[in-house]
Amino acid sequence: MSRRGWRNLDESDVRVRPGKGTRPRSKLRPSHDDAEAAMVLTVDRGRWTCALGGDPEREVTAMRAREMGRTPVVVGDWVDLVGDTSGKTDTLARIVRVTERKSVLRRTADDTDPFERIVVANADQLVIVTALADPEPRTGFIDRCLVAAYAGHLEPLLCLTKADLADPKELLAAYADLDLPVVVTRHDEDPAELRERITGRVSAFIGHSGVGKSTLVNKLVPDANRRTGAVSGVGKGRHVSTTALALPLPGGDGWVIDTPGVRSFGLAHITPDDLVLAFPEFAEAAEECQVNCGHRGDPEDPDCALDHVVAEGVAPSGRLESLRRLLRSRAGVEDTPSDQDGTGRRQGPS
Ligand SMILES: Nc1nc2c(ncn2[C@@H]2O[C@H](COP(=O)(O)OP(=O)(O)OP(=O)(O)O)[C@@H](O)[C@H]2O)c(=O)[nH]1
Ligand SMILES: [Zn+2]
Repeated sequence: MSRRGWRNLDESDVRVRPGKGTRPRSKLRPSHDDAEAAMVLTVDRGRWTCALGGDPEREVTAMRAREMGRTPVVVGDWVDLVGDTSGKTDTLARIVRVTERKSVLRRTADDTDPFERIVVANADQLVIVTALADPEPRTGFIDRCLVAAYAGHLEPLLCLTKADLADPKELLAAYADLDLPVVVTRHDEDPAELRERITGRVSAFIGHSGVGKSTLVNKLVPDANRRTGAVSGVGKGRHVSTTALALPLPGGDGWVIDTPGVRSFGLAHITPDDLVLAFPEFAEAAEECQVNCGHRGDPEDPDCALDHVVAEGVAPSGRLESLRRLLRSRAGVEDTPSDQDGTGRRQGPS
């Protein structure tokens, strides 16, 4: 990743202001040695629901400590909590720190919010849920998910649903050169392979409305519906917030993070070099390119050194073509309005 890239991963570098008034002058900030680590499960109107020690049975509601200012705290973040961490009704702990993130999934700015934001932190993988039919698969959406995953340091996993309606062969051909793990599911079969791939890991699930994401999540997390209601505090109604929601897998063996509100990804901050780094066989050659090479080859970047890698037989041409298709999807237009409609006007969970 480029110089800019890694720095961007962490939006939480709080500027420490000297304490005013009654705060101790000897320290800029209290050290909170007694703080307890917790994972953020969901966020709703200034309240963060956290799992103490990552234990889904020990839920605590917290607010952001004043000293944190407006430091972003997102689902999947590991935070330090102080104050009342009993988790009893009407108690509130305070978040005093956010641990450095190992991965980030960003969404773009939208009409109501002009800033690009991180929606999920620390997910190990991004499960891109796409139906093989009804609705028709869109490679443009998959490609943009892949770019977001590679650049944000999540491993992508393509999950093709509704295999009872169409054959995955054609779609798989488009991704054959990416070394992309794929699972194929259908509602009348147990998603055993998917379950195996998400066990022990934190997996963010993304997909257009109607692709069968909730059907899957309900199979993987048997009490997903109950948790959805409980966490958002709307009783048996659906989770109304636009934030992601972390659901524990049975036995505490991993997490599914459902991302209901993500319409499109923030790719604007990603440089071509960020993406090339996710393709190790091309990373070295990219350093021989001109500083602002977009690595797209002819005609845009005719002197791109990535072509040498293929010419020398180090990597197959299909691999470079796949990388270049992703580079174009990064550089290309944002999702069109009709595409956005398909991705999720719905604000509920899945
Ligand atoms: N034929 C077929 N239909 C499926 C399959 N999985 C889900 N469906 C149907 O597809 C529709 C959408 O499924 P959901 O699980 O609600 O999809 P979702 O992606 O969560 O969509 P939203 O709830 O709109 O976000 C439902 O009518 C399901 O019954 C499948 O494997 N095969
Ligand atoms: Zn190049």
